[in-house]
Amino acid sequence: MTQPILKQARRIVVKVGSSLVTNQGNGLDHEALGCWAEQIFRIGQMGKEIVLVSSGAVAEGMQRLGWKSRPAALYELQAAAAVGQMGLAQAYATCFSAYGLQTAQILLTHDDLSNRKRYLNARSTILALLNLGIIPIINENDTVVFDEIRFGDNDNLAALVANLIEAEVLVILTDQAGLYTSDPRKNSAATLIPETHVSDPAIEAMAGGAGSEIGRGGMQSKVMAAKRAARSGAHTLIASGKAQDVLVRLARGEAIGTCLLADMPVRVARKLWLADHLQVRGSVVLDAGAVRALLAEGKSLLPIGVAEVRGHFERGEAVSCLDTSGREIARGLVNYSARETRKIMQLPTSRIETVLGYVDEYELIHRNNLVVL
Ligand SMILES: Nc1ncnc2c1ncn2[C@@H]1O[C@H](COP(=O)(O)OP(=O)(O)O)[C@@H](O)[C@H]1O
Ligand SMILES: N[C@@H](CCC(=O)OP(=O)(O)O)C(=O)O
Repeated sequence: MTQPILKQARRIVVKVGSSLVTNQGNGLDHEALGCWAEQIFRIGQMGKEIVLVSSGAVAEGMQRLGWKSRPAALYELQAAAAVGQMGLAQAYATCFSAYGLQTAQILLTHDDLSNRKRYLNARSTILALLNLGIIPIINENDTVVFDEIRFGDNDNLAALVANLIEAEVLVILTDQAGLYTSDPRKNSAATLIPETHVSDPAIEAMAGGAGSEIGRGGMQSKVMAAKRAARSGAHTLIASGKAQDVLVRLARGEAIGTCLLADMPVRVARKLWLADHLQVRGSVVLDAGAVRALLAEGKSLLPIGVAEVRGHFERGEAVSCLDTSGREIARGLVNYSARETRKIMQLPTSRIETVLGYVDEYELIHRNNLVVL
């Protein structure tokens, strides 16, 4: 019996692949986009927060430019993506507005998520949009990336977005019913895997490359994306985007497609990820109240609890939190630079704007970005 992971999840990332958003490569399949908008609206009504990662810019751009075959030159592909992204954003805005939902366009590169400052900015923007009830629609920023800084495929991008916002589930919709024991286009005896763990060594061998002209990564990139998503504790569901009401049925707990389970829950995985990735740049000494708030109450660190700032750090970098005896009690990603922190320390959050002229965040270190040692 497979687990109803989407039913239990509150925050999810849904990825729809090239093979689904385009009409056999001829522009966008507006009817399909409308179906996802309707389903996302319905699962939103069930209390879930949804971020959509959608491909389709190149296909729509080619249609708008009247190009019959995919160009080989990178600059032409980028030009097509730039033209097509307009249509993709427009099409989603129209489809979602039928349900009273607003959409926002977010274009990301790999660099944006490996740079701590931009990572925090991307995270804050997406979380702010979710709080406002807006559907963020994400694609790769094809204009500024090539070769080594490309995500390469949107499966990978969607997994990084799941890490970024601590989604509990990544849903990858594609043109197959899920992960099969081998590529079903090539082997008619292949059977569907209903559920396994991402750490199952057999799954990589089962997954092959893209089976169509339009898709790029194939099942291989979906399995890799599931492994990446699992690093922050997100489970992955791979299912057919063509199955009737697929998202709604998954959200009701129906077992459809393939479920690739992460080995640890979001909260634990996030802490491990943070502990692994933190290279400490400076430190803040906390007063007794802040030490208690972090250790005993699991709260975020507010500027008011900081007694002293040591060293130099920028927004998004890692700092040590010390108690008054100099013992390190926690580490986390800081929302303000050392210079800014010196100005706002010992002040209530209501004073941040008056002192700095802006508010990046009310917490100095949010508890989700903090590891207590
Ligand atoms: N083990 C497998 N199970 C299912 N599909 C597979 C497998 N191995 C390779 N594939 C191929 O992966 C394709 C889906 O990937 P892709 O074309 O990149 O889709 P998308 O555009 O949705 O990302 C399928 O059409 C299928 O031919
Ligand atoms: N960013 C590009 C392509 C991304 C892409 O093809 O990814 P995938 O859907 O994983 O095959 C686009 O919007 O056309």
